[in-house]
Amino acid sequence: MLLPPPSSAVISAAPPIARSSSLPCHLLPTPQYHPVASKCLINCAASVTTPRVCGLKIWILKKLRKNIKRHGWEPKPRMLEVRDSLDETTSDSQVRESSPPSTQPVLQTDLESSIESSLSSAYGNSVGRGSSLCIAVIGATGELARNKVFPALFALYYSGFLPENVGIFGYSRKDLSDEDLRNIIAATLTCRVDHHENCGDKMDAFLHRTYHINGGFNNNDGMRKLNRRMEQIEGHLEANRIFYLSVPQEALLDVSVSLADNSQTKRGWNRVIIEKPFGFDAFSSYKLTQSLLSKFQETQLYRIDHLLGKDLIENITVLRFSNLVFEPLWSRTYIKNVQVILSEECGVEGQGRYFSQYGIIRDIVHSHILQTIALFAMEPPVSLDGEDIRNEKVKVLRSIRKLDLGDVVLGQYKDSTDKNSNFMNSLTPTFFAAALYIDNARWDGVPFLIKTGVGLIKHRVEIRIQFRHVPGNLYRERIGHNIDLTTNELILRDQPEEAILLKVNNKVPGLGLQLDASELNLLYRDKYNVEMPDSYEHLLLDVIDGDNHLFMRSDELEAAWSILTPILDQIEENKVVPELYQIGGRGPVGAYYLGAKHGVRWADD
Ligand SMILES: NC(=O)C1=CN([C@@H]2O[C@H](COP(=O)(O)OP(=O)(O)OC[C@H]3O[C@@H](n4cnc5c(N)ncnc54)[C@H](OP(=O)(O)O)[C@@H]3O)[C@@H](O)[C@H]2O)C=CC1
Ligand SMILES: O=C1O[C@H](COP(=O)(O)O)[C@@H](O)[C@H](O)[C@H]1O
Repeated sequence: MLLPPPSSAVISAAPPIARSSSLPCHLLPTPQYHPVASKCLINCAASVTTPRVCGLKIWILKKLRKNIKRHGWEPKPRMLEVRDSLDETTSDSQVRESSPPSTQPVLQTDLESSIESSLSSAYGNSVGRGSSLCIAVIGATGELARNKVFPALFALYYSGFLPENVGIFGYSRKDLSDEDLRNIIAATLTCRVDHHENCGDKMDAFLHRTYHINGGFNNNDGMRKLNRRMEQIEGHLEANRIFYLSVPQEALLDVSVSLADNSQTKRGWNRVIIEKPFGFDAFSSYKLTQSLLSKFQETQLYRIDHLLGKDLIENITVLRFSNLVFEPLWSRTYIKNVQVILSEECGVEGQGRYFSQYGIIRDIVHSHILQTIALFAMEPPVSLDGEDIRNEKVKVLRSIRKLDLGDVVLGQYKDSTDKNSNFMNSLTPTFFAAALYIDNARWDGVPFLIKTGVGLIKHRVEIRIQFRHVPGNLYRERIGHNIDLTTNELILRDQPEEAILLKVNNKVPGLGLQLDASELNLLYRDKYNVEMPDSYEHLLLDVIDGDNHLFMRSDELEAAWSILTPILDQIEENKVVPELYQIGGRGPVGAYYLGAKHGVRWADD
């Protein structure tokens, strides 16, 4: 379906959202325990005023259990031990679990005094008690690094999830001293309010282990420098390294090749975190992947999409595979449709450069929504091992039917106050809705309706599963005309507040027999009185653990592009004009027609 030319049709007349910061909402420091949260309150209106509390304790316990199982260590404070990884490292002397205590780090004579002094105090009594972990944030002066990556690393350190002998390195082309970098990142570090003991001391200790590397304009030289400084930290210890590539896409290849050649350790594993977007289309992504795979093993690569680090995502599999009551219903036999919704109130200010080139399909659908569907729809994996889960996800992605342009709705918000968004003179979509079908035995004929957009009325992130009607329902005469109102529905929600809801029909108390459609609510706020870890924390910890199930493997990446590239090409060839919608509204009316076409009533906003 070719969409009509831009119209000014407005469904809701909600007032425009006031915005003051140039940072995109998700890069603002996590609200609630940081003074800068007020910025986000202005930016994101109601979404961040909702307290974000949920299962941190459970999460910690889960990690604890997993770690004890995997590594045999306890996390507070923990010494990282190295898993036996056959294909993950360039190591010529593989590091084994339970390695004997190592020797004291040897400091080279040309060490800068700042490192020497921080090393001796940072290592303290723990010298030689295990393998070291160096984490390098490449692009340390960027927005993402400052606002999300360093704070997440500190939160892990603060909660005892990093080994004692960890070294944090910021790498950029700027001429900064260690102290300069410490001052920059200190501004965004926060402590959890639910266990804020010794916050200042821990912050000092963390900053003390943080160093800046001025990579200069030749990344080969820069990476050699990084390698030397990491070796100074590591001494003769067994050493593991994580490189977080938080650099613009155009720098990604040069940086990764340089690091592959010059700064991998040979005495432990090396893992590389790559930020999205993972290419621009199937071809560019393929080329990028080939280049990466010529330098790294597949198992070294962690393609990060922070939205996948939310509890909602882990809960898809937990709910399904740890409860008898859901898995038997998880198929076309009982499920009528599935809706995956990710709408944001914020516009795209502050990420104009990135967004105007990529648009919402590449930004959100390619990774986040397709991964959500893959995890939701996959067959039970052999185990919770990352590769077993990835094996199942990729089958789902390969089974998704070619998208029809008639089953796609594009939108673009209009906001006369947003001077920064250069996408407004382009056809870049800020809203996307589509109907997907998975052509396999489990899901044949079940529409998966997806809807995602920015500048909408409400921040909403949820998966809604609508079940079929009860056959031969004995109560049909008491249900009334609108049978949809009594549809059983399971809702897995991240925003506006974390919850699992199940809509059931029950009897209204009292005489007579009247049915009521009610909700069984699990509100995390009521059940778990703990603070929510940021999703970057969750995913960084997974990388440290070598758990890759939430990171796309190259074949998944390819399959996801195979779904989207043809439709992206058609949109471009046909110059499909997005339907305009008012900022703060409900999005294009076309999405409602799309729902109706596939027999789906979108849940109310
Ligand atoms: N910000 C966002 O909203 C999101 C960002 N991402 C991705 O994260 C990555 C980083 O984003 P963001 O922090 O916003 O970007 P910024 O432009 O704010 O920061 C980029 C960083 O990369 C460094 N850098 C730039 N070019 C090179 C180079 N050739 N070699 C080495 N370092 C270089 C810069 O260092 P220097 O000080 O030397 O200039 C700077 O520290 C990008 O890939 C982006 O696509 C993904 C999702 C959301
Ligand atoms: O990755 C991205 O996510 C943010 C939304 O993140 P959240 O943590 O605030 O839910 C989105 O705004 C951005 O466009 C996208 O790149």
